Amino acid sequence: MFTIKTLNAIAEVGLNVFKNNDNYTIDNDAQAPDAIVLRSYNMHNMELDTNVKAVARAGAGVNNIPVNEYTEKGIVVFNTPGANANAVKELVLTTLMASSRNLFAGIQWTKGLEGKGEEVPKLVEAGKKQFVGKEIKGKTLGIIGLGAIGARVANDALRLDMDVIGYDPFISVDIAWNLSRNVQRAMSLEELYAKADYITVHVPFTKDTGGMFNKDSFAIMKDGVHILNFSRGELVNEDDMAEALESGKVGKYITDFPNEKVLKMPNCVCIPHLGASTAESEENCAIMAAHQVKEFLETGNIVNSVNFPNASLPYTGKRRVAAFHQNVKGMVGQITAVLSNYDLNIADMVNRSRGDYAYTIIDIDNKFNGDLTPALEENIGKIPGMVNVRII
Ligand SMILES: NC(=O)c1ccc[n+]([C@@H]2O[C@H](COP(=O)([O-])OP(=O)(O)OC[C@H]3O[C@@H](n4cnc5c(N)ncnc54)[C@H](O)[C@@H]3O)[C@@H](O)[C@H]2O)c1
Ligand SMILES: O=C(O)[C@H](O)COP(=O)(O)O
Repeated sequence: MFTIKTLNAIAEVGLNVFKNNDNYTIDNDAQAPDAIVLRSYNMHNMELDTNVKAVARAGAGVNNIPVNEYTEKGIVVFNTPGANANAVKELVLTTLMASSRNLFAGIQWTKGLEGKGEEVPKLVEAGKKQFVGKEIKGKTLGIIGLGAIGARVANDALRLDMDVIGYDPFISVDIAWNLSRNVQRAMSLEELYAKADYITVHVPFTKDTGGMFNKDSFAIMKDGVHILNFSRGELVNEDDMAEALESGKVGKYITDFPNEKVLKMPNCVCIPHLGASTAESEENCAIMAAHQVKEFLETGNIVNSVNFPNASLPYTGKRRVAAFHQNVKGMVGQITAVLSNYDLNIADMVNRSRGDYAYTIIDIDNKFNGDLTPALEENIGKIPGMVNVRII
């Protein structure tokens, strides 16, 4: 039996992966669940029971999860790459066009005419000149981060007759294959900043990207540039942004991450973190997260982890060792030595590393009684450098 705890509302269709299976209970009050599924809930400073084996983020960003701490404890962290990318792309393009046409300010102003009676049509015609906008056709869109979201935005912005320049020094081969060859490649952020009329950012929040929008980067940008931030608020130095908006250096700031300071900024379009909030995206993320957790709990196979190496062996029902350990020499040999001490033969195995850690799955040929499990877990667990081990 496995217990799943959720920390945010997770789409029912995803929860049904567990609810329709007798081996699972969903208990949001559980103190010692086997796995946790969440969206943006902040897990920093949350005490986790040692029984927790997996944490699945139904979404992309994992900065709400203390990933490094969990790695050291041997807790696998998943996310759901690309599952909400279309939803974000649609909102980026919607707000890019809407803000370029001053639509949000115009709608708000018009609403303020309520009560003016028959004067309204005349006031509308007289007032509309203050909201004259700009067309995006022929303008340059700079995209920082050409991952699941950025690449989709790039391809569709070209279809809207924009020129597109992208910057991503770590672009994946899969994405590169799917990116239109009409997307220009910026060799540096400075090049992108200097050329773009609109900039949209689609990178994770890390120590390298935090505060990347600041007075120095604004200084290189075109006057009146529009900046769209559907990634994380922390990418922007807010004091510098407030100043750049006041002076008109930045024409508009469209953000999915408002706070008190941001709400006070002029020419700022504040959205209540709606990027991934569509029924389709919530379902995609929930289904993907649930399947990844189920696969890991039942077979030890790892797909789409952000901290463990991905590693899978077709599950044949044979007894299996799933061991997470330091990436040092001799680990596999020591695990197999324990198995031979118990006269157990290996049927299949896989070993994958990622940075300082590695993950080994070994299928055991012999049938054995469950009584052997504690001894195997204890003896493999004692190997120096072993983080945790499960006999499945
Ligand atoms: N607003 C929302 O609701 C919402 C929804 C989904 C994702 N997000 C945010 O958007 C981010 C991106 O999501 P995604 O699904 O496209 O992720 P992704 O992992 O598919 O893409 C991220 C891209 O950024 C690139 N990158 C990393 N560091 C970079 C750097 N320093 N400079 C340039 N490129 C860099 C990577 O190479 C990768 O291609 C997430 O990390 C999350 O913070 C927000
Ligand atoms: O990183 C993400 O996937 C987004 O920020 C979506 O967050 P949400 O699931 O809380 O809407």
